[in-house]
Amino acid sequence: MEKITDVTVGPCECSKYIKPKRIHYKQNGVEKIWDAMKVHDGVACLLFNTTRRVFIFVRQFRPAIYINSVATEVRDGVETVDTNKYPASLGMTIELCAGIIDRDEPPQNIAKSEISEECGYDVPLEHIRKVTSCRSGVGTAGGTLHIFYAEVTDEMKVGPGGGNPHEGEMIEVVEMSIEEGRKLILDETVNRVHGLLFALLWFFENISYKDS
Ligand SMILES: Nc1ncnc2c1ncn2[C@@H]1O[C@H](COP(=O)(O)OP(=O)(O)O[C@H]2O[C@H](CO)[C@@H](O)[C@H](O)[C@H]2O)[C@@H](O)[C@H]1O
Repeated sequence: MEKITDVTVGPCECSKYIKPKRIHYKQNGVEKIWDAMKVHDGVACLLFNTTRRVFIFVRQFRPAIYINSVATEVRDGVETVDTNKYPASLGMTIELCAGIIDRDEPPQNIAKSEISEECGYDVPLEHIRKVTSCRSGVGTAGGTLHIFYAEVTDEMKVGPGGGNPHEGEMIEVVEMSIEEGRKLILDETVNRVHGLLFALLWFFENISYKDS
């Protein structure tokens, strides 16, 4: 998964995922502009396997994280990244199982599909508990992220996970013990996003994991 080569960067003229906009407005009569993106809302789910008392996360290469971690250079008129100098590991993340809401279905149903696709668990809908919703990326993309928590068991494991092959997803399912999850909250050597940090803190505050 970590062999990333031939990285070039170009303009994003027409995307079904993000729509860059320049917003002009007046605030208390003062003219302002802001550059922002219209994005899909999303779901993310903290998964805890009660059979083996492990968290289930996903590890994947995130181009947006990679490109914000490297310097680019123009070669033959093309903006390029030297992948020998900047390894793919710079763009690898540990995340909650997550996905975008790109169809007209309740967020909980989308979470159920993502849990199946990315992690291989068939979780009954009623096991997927809403934690809260929050905003992501206030500066550039202000979408809503719906955060869930679900306890799964080994019996619910019906497939390998790994993401939807038709979408070219390459996702590694990562299991971590409770203590490893606790350490992950402040482990700056790993690329993590705030949803993961929040969900873990929520878990330690709200779930009686000591006797589960
Ligand atoms: N910007 C993009 N450019 C190109 N292809 C794209 C894309 N966004 C999605 N895709 C394509 O759509 C597929 C499905 O994406 P998912 O719904 O699984 O969301 P993802 O896990 O990427 O997280 C997403 O949703 C979660 C929850 O909102 C966010 O945290 C996370 O940033 C977001 O990528 C991806 O594999 C990819 O093929």
